[in-house]
Amino acid sequence: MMMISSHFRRRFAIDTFRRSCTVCQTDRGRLDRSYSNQRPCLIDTIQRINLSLRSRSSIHDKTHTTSLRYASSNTNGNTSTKDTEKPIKKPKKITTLSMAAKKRRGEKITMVTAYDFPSAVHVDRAGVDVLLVGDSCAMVELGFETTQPITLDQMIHHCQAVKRGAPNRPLLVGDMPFGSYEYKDVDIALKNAYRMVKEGGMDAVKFEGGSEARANTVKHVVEGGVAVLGHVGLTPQAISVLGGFRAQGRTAANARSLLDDALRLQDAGAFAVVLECVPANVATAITEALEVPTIGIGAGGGTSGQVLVFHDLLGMLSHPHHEEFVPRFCKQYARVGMEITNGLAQFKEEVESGAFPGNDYSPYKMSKREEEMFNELLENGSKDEGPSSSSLEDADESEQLNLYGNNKTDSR
Ligand SMILES: Nc1nc(=O)c2c([nH]1)NC[C@@H]1CN(c3ccc(C(=O)N[C@@H](CCC(=O)O)C(=O)O)cc3)CN21
Ligand SMILES: CC(C)C(=O)C(=O)O
Repeated sequence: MMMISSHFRRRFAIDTFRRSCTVCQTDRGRLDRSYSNQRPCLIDTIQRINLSLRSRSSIHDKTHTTSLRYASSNTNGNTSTKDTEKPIKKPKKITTLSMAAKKRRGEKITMVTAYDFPSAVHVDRAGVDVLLVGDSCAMVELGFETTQPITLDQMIHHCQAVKRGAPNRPLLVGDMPFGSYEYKDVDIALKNAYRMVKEGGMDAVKFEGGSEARANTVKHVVEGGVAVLGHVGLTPQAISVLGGFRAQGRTAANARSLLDDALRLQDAGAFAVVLECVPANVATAITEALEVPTIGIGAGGGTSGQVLVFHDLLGMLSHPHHEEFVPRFCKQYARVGMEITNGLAQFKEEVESGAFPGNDYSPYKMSKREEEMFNELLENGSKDEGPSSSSLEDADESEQLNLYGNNKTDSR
């Protein structure tokens, strides 16, 4: 057990290095050779990697690891020889200021809601500007019927995973959950916002609503040093007041009051405002009236940017439980749910038929000699002397070498 877990840790170190250094051909080459020959021993390889890592400057360590994501997204995966010679610069962090600049330049802002490590890695790699850890997590990830039940602790747990997946480039915004910021005592909101930043690793927080009281809270939190994203229109946390997930601002008076809400949030210091489920003309008018950017969801094309939920835009929610929650404004850019269903069905079928794992996926072999000795042991019972300690070590090492490698080319 100990051996396996330390093996996994070591393997993880290699894996990270391999991923982070696809630009650095020399070291990658060394690793590839050691894999294809299955010699020299893995530990030797790791020691060489550690030495080589230690001898690099911290700038290399930081820039190299993080920039690779961007090497792939910004250059369509083509790393030229030139790229291999100098470390690529650390990707530039998206900030509240760069978002404002985008609006001024007429460039659209992209935002995706995601809740965990692997999705955050994907969103980061795609070069999306803002990653929202939305409280829609309650519905999409945890299976609740509304966003209301999720707690601050649960939100922070998801924020931490997202932060690990996208630590550098996208602006990370954490949704303040229902019940964590609505009180007259605005210090409660500020304290909870600090938790999202300190514990969750978020760059900013999002509050729903644009009343005077809410704007007062936003002002207090911004003064406390936490950037705030506003959110008006359909504010799902208020579902029991709104009577359902319904579009907002569909009468002239309601649309006017949405504009007032958005202006209030801007005056309170919000760096941008989400407009959810409002008619396109209303969203356009609000966007033109505000200096700060607007991010639309179900609000037409006139906003400064667009946000969709990761699972929605990738068509991951073909599961019947989710289907009832997929709103009409959602375009599906992939059919991941179908792929998941098909993959699982095939796995089940192949296990039941015996086709999996077969020879191809049973990679761990004994040498002929060990096999013969083992068969003898089986025949003679267990009273014989076991193998010598040196042959045990050999076996351990060869097991480690075989666990991931064999002679297969690593396709990652
Ligand atoms: N998966 C998911 N995606 C989301 O975008 C999302 C969530 N969950 N959960 C939190 C909120 C809730 N959202 C929703 C949920 C449902 C509708 C919806 O059913 N809208 C109706 C409009 C009803 C009307 O006419 O007013 C629709 O038909 O699209 C809209 C937004 C957006 N958010
Ligand atoms: C839909 C977006 C704006 C959101 O609030 C969420 O994902 O929770």
